[in-house]
Amino acid sequence: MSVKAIKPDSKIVLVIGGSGFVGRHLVEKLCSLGYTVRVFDLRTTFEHEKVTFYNGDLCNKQDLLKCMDNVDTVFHCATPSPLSNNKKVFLRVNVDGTKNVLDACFEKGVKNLILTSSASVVYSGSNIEHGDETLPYAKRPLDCYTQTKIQQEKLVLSANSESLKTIALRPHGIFGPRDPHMLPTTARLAAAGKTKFIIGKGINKVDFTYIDNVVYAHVLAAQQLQQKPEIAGNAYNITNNEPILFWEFMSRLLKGLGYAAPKYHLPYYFIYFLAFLVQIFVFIVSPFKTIRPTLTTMTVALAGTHHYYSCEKAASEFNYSPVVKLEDAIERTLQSVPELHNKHAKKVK
Ligand SMILES: NC(=O)C1=CN([C@@H]2O[C@H](COP(=O)(O)OP(=O)(O)OC[C@H]3O[C@@H](n4cnc5c(N)ncnc54)[C@H](OP(=O)(O)O)[C@@H]3O)[C@@H](O)[C@H]2O)C=CC1
Ligand SMILES: CC(C)=CCC[C@@H](C)[C@H]1CC[C@H]2C3=C(CC[C@]12C)[C@@]1(C)CCC(=O)C[C@@H]1CC3
Repeated sequence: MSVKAIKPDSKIVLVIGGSGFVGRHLVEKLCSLGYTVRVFDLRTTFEHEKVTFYNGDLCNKQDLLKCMDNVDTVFHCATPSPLSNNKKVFLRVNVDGTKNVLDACFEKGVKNLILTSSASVVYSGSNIEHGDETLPYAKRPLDCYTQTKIQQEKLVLSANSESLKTIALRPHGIFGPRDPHMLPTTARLAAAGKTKFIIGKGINKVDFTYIDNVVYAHVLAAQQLQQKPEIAGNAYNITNNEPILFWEFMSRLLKGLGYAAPKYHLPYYFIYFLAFLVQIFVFIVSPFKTIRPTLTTMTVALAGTHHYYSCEKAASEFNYSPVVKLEDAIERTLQSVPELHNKHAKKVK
C-alpha cells in the first residue's frame, strides 16, 4: 500500500470474512501496523504468522463467541459472493448472520464494529451522479444482494450505542490483486468472446475503487472512531474519487489482458429487457435447476448508467483520501493476474 502515516496499534481486532478478498488485504495491513489480528471465516485461505484463524459460520453465534474474547474492534466483511444470486443464502448470512455478529459483540463487550457495506445500497438502476450519503436507501433494489446489504447496514447503524460504536463504509466496485469478482468475470467473458459489445452509448461514469484505498479507509475509520466517537452511527462512501466511463475502464482492463476493447453498441433498454426475460426464466426453472446468469438487470444497469459517489463526508470527518491513483491501480491489478491474460493474444491496439 502507498505510504500515508497510520499509527501502529496493539489492540486485538477481529476480521470476519478475513479469508476473502477485502478481508485478507485488511488483515495484512492491520498486521503490518502492529495490531493483534484474529480472522473468522468459513475457510482459512492463507497463512500468516501473526494471525489466529477461527473457522466457523457467522450464522452460528456459538462459533462467533469463541473468537471474541478481549476483542476491541470487529471488522465485518463477510458475504456470500455478490454475483451468486441466492436469496436464501444472502438473507441467512447478510441479515441473520449480521444479527448474530451484533449480539456476539454486545455479549463480549466489543467496543467498535466497522461494517463493509456497499455504495449500491442507494442504487436502484437509475443514474446517480456525485451521490452523497443523504440519498435514501434504494426502494426497489435490483437484486437480493443489494436488498440484504441495505437490511444489514440498517441493522448495524441502528445498533450504534454507548457500549458498541458502529460505522458503515460503502465502497464501490472494488478491484485489485486477488479480486475474485471483477477481473475473473471480465476475463471469463472475454475468453468466451462475450465482450465485443458496449451496452448503451458508453458515456456513463462509474466509480471503481482500488483495494488499498478500501483498506486504508477501514483502518482510518477504526482509529478515528476512537478519537472522534461522534462519527459513530454514520455511513461513508469510499471510492477512488476518480469516476471514469464504465466502458473506458473495462476497455483498459480488456486491452491489458490482451483482448480487444468492446466496440459495437447495443441499445440499453433492449439488453435490460433481455436480462429481465433471463431472470424470469431463471426463476421459473429455479425449483429444478440453479442458474447464475452474468446477464442480470443489475449487471446491465451497472454497465449502462452513471453511478458515482461523493467521498466528501469521509474526507471531512476522518480525513479519507485515496492513497493509490486509478492509473497505478489498474497497472498493479493487471500485473497481479498473469493467469488471466489472453494466451493467444496478438498485439491489440
Ligand atoms: N467486491 C466488491 O466489489 C464490493 C464488495 N463489498 C463488500 O465488501 C465485503 C467483502 O467482499 P469481498 O471481499 O469482495 O467478498 P469475498 O467473497 O472475497 O469475501 C467474503 C468472505 O466471507 C466469507 N463468508 C461467506 N459466508 C460466510 C459465513 N456464513 N460465515 C463466515 N464467513 C463467511 C467468504 O467465504 P467463502 O468464500 O467460502 O464463501 C469469504 O471468505 C462484503 O461485505 C461486500 O458486500 C462492497 C462493495 C463492493
Ligand atoms: C466487460 C464486462 C461488462 C465485464 C463485467 C464486469 C462485472 C463483472 C463487474 C462490473 C461492475 C462490478 C460491480 C460488482 C461486481 C462485479 C461487476 C458487476 C458489485 C456488484 C460487487 C458488489 C457490490 O457491492 C457492488 C459492485 C458494483 C460493481
